[in-house]
Amino acid sequence: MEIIPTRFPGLWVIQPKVFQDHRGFFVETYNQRDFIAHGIYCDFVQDNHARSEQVGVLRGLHFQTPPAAQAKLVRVTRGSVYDVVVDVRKGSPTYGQWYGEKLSGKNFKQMLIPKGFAHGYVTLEPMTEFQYKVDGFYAPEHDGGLRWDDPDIGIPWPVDEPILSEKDTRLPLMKDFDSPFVYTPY
Ligand SMILES: Cc1cn([C@H]2C[C@H](O)[C@@H](COP(=O)(O)OP(=O)(O)O[C@H]3O[C@@H](C)C(=O)[C@@H](O)[C@H]3O)O2)c(=O)[nH]c1=O
Repeated sequence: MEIIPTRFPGLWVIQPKVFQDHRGFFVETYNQRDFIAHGIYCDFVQDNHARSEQVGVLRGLHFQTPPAAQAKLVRVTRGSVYDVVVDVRKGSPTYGQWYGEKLSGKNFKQMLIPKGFAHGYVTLEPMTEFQYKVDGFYAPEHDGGLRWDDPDIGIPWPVDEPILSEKDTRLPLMKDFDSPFVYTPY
């Protein structure tokens, strides 16, 4: 698998090697040894799977606050999404900036999102299946997030009127948010 750095410290794009044959394909979706070779240490404790039935379902921008912060290894196993993260680590050279990638069941691409990033995605196809590993347990009392359409972040989502959860319509804007995350250089 290729583990590709981004200009955001701690954020990686993963491109697994896909073995195709007459039966279908085989792919390693996570390999701890390859991660450690790149200095990436994650102790994943929970796997999540979300199906979004319609095009234009937008989930985000989410994080869990310390001490329940989570790193996430995200991928799509069917359909496709535009996946976006926003760096909310105080003192980070890329604080407040966003990064996006198309993830799909066809391109097998993944993102390794470190603690201190808000994360969200919008579906580009019906019946999209989104699967991810996290290195911290679900802790709803530490639920946090930012508004998907915050003008100060300025994410060019490919939909104008997404389908949102009620919770996601009430998230704060970056300007009203005092981040509890602090950047520690890698
Ligand atoms: C995230 C999560 C939710 N749930 C439950 C709570 C709720 O009743 C139901 C749906 O939860 P949500 O509306 O928060 O699901 P969703 O909007 O899909 O939340 C997810 O969005 C993406 C963008 C992320 O980055 C994830 O970390 C997570 O925040 O599932 C768990 O039991 N465990 C979990 O780990």
